[in-house]
Amino acid sequence: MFPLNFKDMPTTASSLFSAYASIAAFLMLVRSIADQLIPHELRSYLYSILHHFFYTPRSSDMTLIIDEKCGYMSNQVYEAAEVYLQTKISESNERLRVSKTPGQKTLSINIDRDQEIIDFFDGIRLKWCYVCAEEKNNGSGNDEKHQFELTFLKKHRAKVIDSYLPYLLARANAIREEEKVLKLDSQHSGSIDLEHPSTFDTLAMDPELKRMIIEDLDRFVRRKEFYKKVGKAWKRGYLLYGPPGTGKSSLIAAMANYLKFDVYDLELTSVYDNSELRRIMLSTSNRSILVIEDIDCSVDIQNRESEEENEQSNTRITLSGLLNFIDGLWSSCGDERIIVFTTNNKDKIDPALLRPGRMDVHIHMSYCTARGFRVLASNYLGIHESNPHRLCGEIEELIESTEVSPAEVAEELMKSDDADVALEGLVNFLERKKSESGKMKDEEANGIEIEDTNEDAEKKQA
Ligand SMILES: Nc1ncnc2c1ncn2[C@@H]1O[C@H](COP(=O)(O)OP(=O)(O)OP(=O)(O)O)[C@@H](O)[C@H]1O
Ligand SMILES: [Mg+2]
Repeated sequence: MFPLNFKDMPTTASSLFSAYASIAAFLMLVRSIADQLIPHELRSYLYSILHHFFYTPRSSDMTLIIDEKCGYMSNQVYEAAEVYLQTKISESNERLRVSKTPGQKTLSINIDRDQEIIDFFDGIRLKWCYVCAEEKNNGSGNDEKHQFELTFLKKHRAKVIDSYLPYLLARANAIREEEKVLKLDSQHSGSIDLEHPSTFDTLAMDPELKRMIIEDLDRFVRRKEFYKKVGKAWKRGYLLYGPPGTGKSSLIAAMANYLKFDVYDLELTSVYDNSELRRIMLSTSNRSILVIEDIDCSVDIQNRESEEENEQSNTRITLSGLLNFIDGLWSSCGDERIIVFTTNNKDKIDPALLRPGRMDVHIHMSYCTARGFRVLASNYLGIHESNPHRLCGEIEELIESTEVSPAEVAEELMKSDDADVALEGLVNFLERKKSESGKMKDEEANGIEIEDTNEDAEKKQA
């Protein structure tokens, strides 16, 4: 655009052209005189100023760059844009990326690199572009860097940042809720969809205990404001303990399915050092359950001296390092986080983990009880309490006096579709088991302990 003032000039095409020609001729004359009279350095300096003044396009647009990652953490604006823009794809987009994971109900369709999407918000025109660039990483090879560029008129900057982006985040959340597929992540397999069918209905455990866990989860999710008010990170820790096959992993899946939270399965034994642990943990998202199974076997916590050494060299993860990280940075940089530790042996785990305020809820998963058996009989054979099978009474008595896990009972029940055959098999199995072990049933009561420091704080607040 030529910024001279043509206001007073005649407006026919030929007069415009002749005006332009005479200005150009005049500029050329000025330039040749300047070439002769002005020293070279000063000349190029003056030209650069003139060039800047007359030829640099004065853009009225501005662009926001939305990177996929903020350091190690994912960028929520980027993730929201990915979800939101799927709903804005138009016929003008000629290259699209299509994917579908096994549990996903519908196809995911995203724009390919350098494709643009136009969106409108309150009369503002917004142009989105998806950009990929290769980036050198300090190890081997190149990483792909993904980002969205959002371009709009500069004058709308405040509105875009204060209203459009929050709207984008909220819309993306709503879309995700509609078609939520829970994710199961682990540091090796990446992210896979969680399709564990376990729910609180199919879990064989004491109904009272089940109710208490559901209430605890509900209360946790409801209390955003409360956590903020008392200055606590919005997280909750559960310790599940009990013998193998009693449903600890199934309970975690039931919790995830109930809350619609993603599950992040952290295998400590294969995490190389504290910095890798940090990277993995910071990449977990809000509304997720971080699971560390078999905590007693995962970290060598017996030798405190070596732990100190390790901490100094920072080469191996330590339980105290892990716990401090969970209490500190990890929980303060996210919301609605649940962490679950499991163990087969509560006595073997480090007292640091049991310290009050660390794991808020301790849940004992016990051997199968009569009530647990009723749930399993209903799940596997469709036998309901209102219409029990003739063998149910005998089985319940045997179960109450034998240490048998729900997993073992479930396995027997799966052996036949015919209830008579399956239940007779179960009776034989229980009798065999009882005579083999001769052990008494687990003395410890099936139970839940809630070490709720927040509860007290809440009472005080009230
Ligand atoms: N309480 C239960 N209710 C319903 N099914 C159960 C229960 N416990 C175990 N099962 C059945 O047994 C299988 C194994 O259970 P699960 O993996 O949950 O046990 P676990 O306590 O995590 O065992 P481990 O200590 O070996 O990890 C489950 O897939 C499920 O089918
Ligand atoms: Mg398990």
